[in-house]
Order: sequence, then C-alpha cells, then structure tokens
Amino acid sequence: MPQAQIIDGKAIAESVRQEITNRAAKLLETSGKRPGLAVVLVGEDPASQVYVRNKDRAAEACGFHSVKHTLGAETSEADVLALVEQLNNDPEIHGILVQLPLPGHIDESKVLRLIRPEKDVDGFHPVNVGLLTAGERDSALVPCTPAGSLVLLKRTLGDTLSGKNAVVIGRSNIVGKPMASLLLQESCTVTIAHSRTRDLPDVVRAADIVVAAVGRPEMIKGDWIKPGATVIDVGINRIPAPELGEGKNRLVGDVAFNEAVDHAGAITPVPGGVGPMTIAMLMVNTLTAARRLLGLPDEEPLF
Ligand SMILES: NC(=O)C1=CN([C@@H]2O[C@H](COP(=O)(O)OP(=O)(O)OC[C@H]3O[C@@H](n4cnc5c(N)ncnc54)[C@H](OP(=O)(O)O)[C@@H]3O)[C@@H](O)[C@H]2O)C=CC1
Ligand SMILES: Nc1nc(=O)c2c([nH]1)NC[C@@H]1CN(c3ccc(C(=O)N[C@@H](CCC(=O)O)C(=O)O)cc3)C=[N+]21
Repeated sequence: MPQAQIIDGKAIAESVRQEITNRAAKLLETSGKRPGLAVVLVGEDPASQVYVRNKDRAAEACGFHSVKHTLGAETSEADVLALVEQLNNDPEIHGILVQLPLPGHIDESKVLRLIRPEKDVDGFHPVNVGLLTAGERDSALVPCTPAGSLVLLKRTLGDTLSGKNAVVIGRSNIVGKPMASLLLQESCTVTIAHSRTRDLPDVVRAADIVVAAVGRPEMIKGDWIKPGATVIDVGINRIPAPELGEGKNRLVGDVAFNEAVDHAGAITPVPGGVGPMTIAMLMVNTLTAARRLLGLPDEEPLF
C-alpha cells in the first residue's frame, strides 16, 4: 500500500483566501464597501487567543474591515449580549463571531441566538442550522470547519462523493452534526459515531471517508482505516513534547497520523490541514454575508 497523499490544507486555504481577496477588491470597486468582521473574545484562553488572532489577520489580509473585541473573563452575560446587539445594528459589520467556549457563567446558546442570522458567520444560529439541515445550503451560512472539510474532500476526491460510506466521529453542534448534514447532501451514506457507539473500530473500517472530530489525541488507530480511505482529521490536541524541551507541547490530531498514512489513500495533517481551512471559510462566509446584506446576489460557491 503506497503511503497516503497528504492533503495540503494550508495551500488550499491560501488559494481560497486569494479568491476571496480578489472578490472583496471587486466589491470595494463596485460598491465602495468592505466586508466587516467582528470577533468577540471573552476571557484569556490561550488557544482561543491564537485562533482569534489568526482570524483577525486573515480578515485584514483579505482587505476586510476587521474588529476584535476582547473582554475580561468576568464580563457579565448582559454586557456580552449588549455588545452583540450593538454589532447586530452596526451597518459596517456584516459578520459576527463570538469565540467559544465562553466562561461558565455565560449562557452560550443565549448569546449565539442573539446574533442576527444574516450576520452569523459561524453558522451556529438555529435559523442557519435549520436551513442547512433542510438542504437549503445556498441560503444558509454553513459552519466553517465542516465547510472547510468538505472543500478538502472535494479537492481530493472530485465530485465522486455520491454513494460513498462516510463515518463522522463526534456529534457536536459546531463540527459533527453539520459535517454529517453536508455529507448527506453529497449523497454519502453517513454514520455519526460518538462516545456510546459500540465496536467503533469496525464502524470506521467500513468507511471510505472518515471525519474525526473527537478531541482525543491519536485515538483513531491506523488499522481502523479501510485501505485507501480518505481521512479528514479535525482534532486539535496539545500534548507534551519533551523532545522539544522542558514544558514544550505540540499539536496532534484525533488520528494516529504516523500509523494512518500506511492505510489511508489521503489524509490531512495536524497542524496544516483543517485548521487553516476553518479560517479561510470564515472569510468566505463574511463576504457572502456582506453581499447579502448589501442586496447583492451570491457568487459562484467555492464548494
Ligand atoms: N480545526 C478546526 O478548525 C477545529 C477543530 N476542532 C477540534 O475538533 C475536536 C472536536 O471538537 P468539537 O466538535 O467541539 O467536539 P466536542 O468536544 O464538543 O465533542 C466531542 C465529540 O466526540 C465524541 N467522543 C468523545 N469521546 C469519544 C470516543 N471515545 N469515541 C467516540 N466518540 C467520542 C463525543 O461524544 P458524545 O457526544 O457522546 O459526548 C462528542 O460528540 C477538538 O479537538 C477540537 O479542538 C473544533 C472546531 C474547529
Ligand atoms: N465561535 C467559534 N467559531 C470557531 O470556528 C471556533 C470556536 N468558536 N472555538 C474554537 C474552534 C477551534 N477553531 C480553530 C480555528 C483555527 C485553527 C487553526 O488555525 N489551526 C492551525 C494551527 C493554529 C495553532 O498554531 O494552534 C492548524 O491546525 O494548522 C484551529 C482551530 C475554531 N473554532
């Protein structure tokens, strides 16, 4: 079995961001408007700070108007809701993202439901979840990580997803469930696995496409992968890396990459796979939201 093709999420994300930069420049030319993205970070979670910084930088690089609101961990729920309301009504802002997780004293779903669906560039609002589930993907805003994972699958497999067995491991609202929706709409036969699934290795062995979104480092072993299957590893886990020095850690995915490369036909690396795509698809959603709020038709979808 030849070693798996490594799916270069970094390069594909860069090509998507380039396309968005071009489209935003044209929008500026024709309408004098820049897409506006507001990212809200509450608390000091280090990983969230990295992601929010990446998002802010990507938006700037795409020529967007980008605003970062950083609030202290003790900020009241009322203050967060008031900021969301202010952003809902800000004509310069077309996309709002409230970085998760929020501190425990704040009701996440209350905050997410307050975001105007048209500005919900995470695609977490029930209106967008409903549109996606109902198959009205073209009028929804689709969650960035599942959308990015689908772009990687299509760039790797072309339009051959129909009829393939797909196993999504994980059923979260931000990855697993919307990922399963997207794969179903591509006419895959979709299995959603979770912590109560029995005989998980055998379930995974039946899959032509595996999407791992569990949050457990290197849980999915190489011999769980059907020879030639395509593996999308969403997991981002920081594990101690003493070889890099005292107290150092490194990123690994949910898949035991070094084993899986000997079984898979194609696989995403961590880092450099799904992560950059999440950022790229946030740019896509922000431009889409801006055009719709400006009363302009959607452009050619990227997936
Ligand atoms: N690259 C990117 O852009 C992004 C990466 N991530 C990463 O993806 C991973 C998943 O995140 P998220 O979707 O928020 O997941 P959650 O932590 O919300 O949920 C984890 C899911 O995995 C399932 N699970 C846990 N243990 C097992 C097990 N032993 N066997 C099978 N299923 C199991 C859980 O099952 P149950 O429902 O039964 O509890 C749950 O559905 C994390 O590592 C996160 O960092 C997340 C978002 C974006
Ligand atoms: N409202 C909300 N929306 C999100 O989309 C959201 C969120 N909250 N909370 C957390 C998760 C996680 N997430 C990532 C974004 C970028 C990388 C990313 O850029 N990863 C790089 C590495 C970055 C690093 O160095 O850690 C890579 O995988 O190559 C990873 C993970 C978005 N999330």
